[in-house]
Amino acid sequence: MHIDDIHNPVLAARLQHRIDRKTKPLGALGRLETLALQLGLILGSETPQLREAQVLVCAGDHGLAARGVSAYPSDVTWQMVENFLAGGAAVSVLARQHGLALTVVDCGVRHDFAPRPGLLSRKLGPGTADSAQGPAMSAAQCEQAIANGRAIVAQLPGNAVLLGEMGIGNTSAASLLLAALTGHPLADCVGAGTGLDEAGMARKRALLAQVLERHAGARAPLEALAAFGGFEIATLVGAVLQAAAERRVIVVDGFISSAAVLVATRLAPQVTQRCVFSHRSDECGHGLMLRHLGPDPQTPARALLDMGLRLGEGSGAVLAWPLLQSACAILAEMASFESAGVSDKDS
Ligand SMILES: O=C(O)c1ccc[n+]([C@@H]2O[C@H](COP(=O)([O-])O)[C@@H](O)[C@H]2O)c1
Ligand SMILES: Cc1cc2nc[nH]c2cc1C
Repeated sequence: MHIDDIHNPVLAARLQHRIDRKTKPLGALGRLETLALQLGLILGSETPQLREAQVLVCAGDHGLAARGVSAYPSDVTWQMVENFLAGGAAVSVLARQHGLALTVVDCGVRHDFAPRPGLLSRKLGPGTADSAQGPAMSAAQCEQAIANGRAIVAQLPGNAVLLGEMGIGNTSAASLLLAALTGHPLADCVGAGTGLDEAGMARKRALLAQVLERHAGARAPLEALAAFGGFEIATLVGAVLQAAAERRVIVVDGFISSAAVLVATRLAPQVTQRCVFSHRSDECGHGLMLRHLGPDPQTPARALLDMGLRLGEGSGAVLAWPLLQSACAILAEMASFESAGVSDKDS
């Protein structure tokens, strides 16, 4: 799939000049400056404006979860979807705080939700199949989930999406995708998820090693995605691809959302140019994942925040949102040495 290169050297030079002429020592706004440059390039403007940003939380259940790979039971997935919609989850509170619209997508949760505003149903089944026994989803389901993610984003207003997920067991799927697509040893890709103890971690590692081995032939991006799941990750892959194709700003949450970006970059490498990685998750493997998500193979992606978060559901993306707003405000409103009559260092 082709997604164009957003790097425009003329605009990049203009943006850098604009940033450098602001009333501050050169480079003194640190990574806010890099962020401003990136947002300017994505939105194609020296004064980019974020409009009608949308939080999209994709939810799905995982067959593998029945094998004890999570500290919490699968029912938490549907219960948390109810909590998102009732406004009581972390992401609900933070989205409300920042005035961001929140949409939850049922990509395949084992529960019948009453239809209501803020909930989209794109159910592909009552959760993925157990990847220890066969592929988590069929190739057709995988394709459908990606198409769903694309169609959902295509219908959203605005020019920025903040992507999160919910799915008990989905750190297992994300770890398997990381190992399968990068070739890193599985042990470096597996973490405690919702908080497994040492015995739980030993069980998770042993099981995931078997699952990885069982699907040893699935190393191409779509094959790996179908083998390991889940429906919510595949839907996010579609969301990322569509948002990138439309040059929306993509604010990526934690480990699982990043796994969706990893799959998407294997289909269209320029995707990462549009991605802002909101935070470095405490989940073991996220640092490694970020190394594969930089703007080019030599440069690792750097997340904005490092606060020990490991929640998912888009909470980290929403927490980082004011930094993106600040980067745009600096470009638009901060005075330059010339406009404010401040002496520069060489004058
Ligand atoms: O995004 C992260 O970095 C992250 C790290 C650990 C856990 N989670 C959340 O916890 C759930 C997955 O954890 P687990 O242990 O059930 O695989 C799922 O609902 C995720 O949203 C999320
Ligand atoms: C309570 C709870 C909330 C979550 N939000 C995202 N993943 C989650 C996992 C659990 C267990």
